[in-house]
Amino acid sequence: PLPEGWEMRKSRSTGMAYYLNTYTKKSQWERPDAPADPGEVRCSHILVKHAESRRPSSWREDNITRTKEEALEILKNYRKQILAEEVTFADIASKYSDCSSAKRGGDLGMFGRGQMQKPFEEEAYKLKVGQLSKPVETDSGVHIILRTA
Ligand SMILES: N=C(N)NCCC[C@H](NC(=O)[C@@H]1CCC/C1=C/[C@H](COP(=O)(O)O)NC=O)C(N)=O
Repeated sequence: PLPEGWEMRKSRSTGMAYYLNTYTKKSQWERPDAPADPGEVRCSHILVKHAESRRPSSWREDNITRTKEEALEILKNYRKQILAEEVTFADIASKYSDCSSAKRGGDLGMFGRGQMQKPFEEEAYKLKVGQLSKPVETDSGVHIILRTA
């Protein structure tokens, strides 16, 4: 079966099967099943920082004072809206993520093991392509991660 969030579609012009990621609204020709052990993965994330973040400041807010609990509530609400397809992941990331990757819809590009903080890396490598994580805590704050490749 296809990973959560993916649907198979038929191309009207060529009749070829392609795959639509219902979260990102992006489509691709290749099946999204992840290879057994990917060397590198590509993820987008939404980061909500809080007073205990290692750098409680971002492009959005010079001095971030919300509590970790408040950050978690905000993030859970974003996740709900994305899963309900009320908004796209990139919409929320570009407007609200406290990471500079907000400018790229949350995209962090490809990365291998050893680059990101451990809790983030562990969760990212568990995700199948197209899957959306539950909230993950790092020293940066709280994140939801979307694996895109
Ligand atoms: N390789 C790529 N694309 N960039 C290098 C990333 C370096 C890495 N960063 C992180 O682990 C945090 C958590 C996951 C994403 C991330 C983004 C942080 C979050 O914001 P900050 O706490 O830094 O203010 N902003 C940028 O780095 C690290 N080892 O510190």
